[in-house]
Amino acid sequence: MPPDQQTDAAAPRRPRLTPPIADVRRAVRGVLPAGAESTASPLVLVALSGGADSLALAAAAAFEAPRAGCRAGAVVVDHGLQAGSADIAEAAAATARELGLDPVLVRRVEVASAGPASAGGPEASARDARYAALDAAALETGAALVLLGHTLDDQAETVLLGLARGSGAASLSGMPARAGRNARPLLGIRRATTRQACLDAGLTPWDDPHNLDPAYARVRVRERVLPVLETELGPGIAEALARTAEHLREDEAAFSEQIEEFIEEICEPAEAGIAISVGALAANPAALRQRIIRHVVGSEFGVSLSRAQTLEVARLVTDWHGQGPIDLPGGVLATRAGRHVVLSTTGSTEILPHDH
Ligand SMILES: Nc1ncnc2c1ncn2[C@@H]1O[C@H](COP(=O)(O)OP(=O)(O)OP(=O)(O)O)[C@@H](O)[C@H]1O
Repeated sequence: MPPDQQTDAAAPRRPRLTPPIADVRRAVRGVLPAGAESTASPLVLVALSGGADSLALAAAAAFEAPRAGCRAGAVVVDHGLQAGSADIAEAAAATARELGLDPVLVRRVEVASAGPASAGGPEASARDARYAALDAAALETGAALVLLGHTLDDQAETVLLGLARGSGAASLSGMPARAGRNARPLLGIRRATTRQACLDAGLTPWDDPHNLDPAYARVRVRERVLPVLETELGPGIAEALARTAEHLREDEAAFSEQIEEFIEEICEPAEAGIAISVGALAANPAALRQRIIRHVVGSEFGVSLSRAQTLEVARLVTDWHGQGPIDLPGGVLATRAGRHVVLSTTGSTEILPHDH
């Protein structure tokens, strides 16, 4: 093949040297906290759905935790979204107990009233309710870590879904390996490996029917899109997409750090908000200007702006003809006031002294 037609994805796969469960165990070993000699050993909780990924994770944690001087428990969340969900959750919990995990908690959540993500449909609500329940379980048990079973395939699918939506680098950087006490040790492991690890260990994973329902874009990506890409671009395409996520995540982290420092210099406190210097925004390239605006709104008000909203605020810098305040989500108003763009929840444009 001519060099210009070669792709990273076409790189030959290395032959498998270790059994699948050994790969999963090694990945889990890499994130376990150091066990304490004198005080109680740290607890890690596996977020267990009963599917192949989290089941392999649970088996590996049960094996590795005692060797690392830790304890491993599990939390199963029952979303109550399908008939028999309580039985499915109980079956997963029973398997966790058989594996020797302790404690094993089952938490029932109410998805319909699950807060702000309800607008994103039952899946988004279920996910939010699940993370809240996992957090609560970790607090209750004093767990140092919550292990999630997302795999390299999940990461690759997330990148493709982001590309299909036209997302920016932050979304394309996929899921982080570590966020607070949540850890995703299997992001470097293929889904086929976790399934084989379960089968080798005599464990029968539960197959969520949602994971086969082509009504979901993620299922179509998994079942139809990735196989075509593997055939056409090489068997390493999932790894390549996951690597892209990693590169972007590193860039994003570096960028965010620099932007935070820069923002300190160019922002001033305002009544019920914050003011950004128009001069500083105008002096920077459009891409940086947009990042600053998104970052300030995100960190100050916890609101995530769409690209269109960000561009609208950016026009207050470059294309302002006396137009009034812009309504943003979360009740935030963006107003051009002289040499500042003021973001506030009241529409006030009063700028406060720095030590306020
Ligand atoms: N009902 C649940 N209870 C506890 N944890 C869950 C539950 N559903 C998902 N998780 C956690 O979130 C991770 C990702 O979930 P997702 O729904 O994306 O995949 P999944 O197909 O359910 O994964 P798995 O094969 O582990 O079941 C799971 O691996 C697991 O750690």
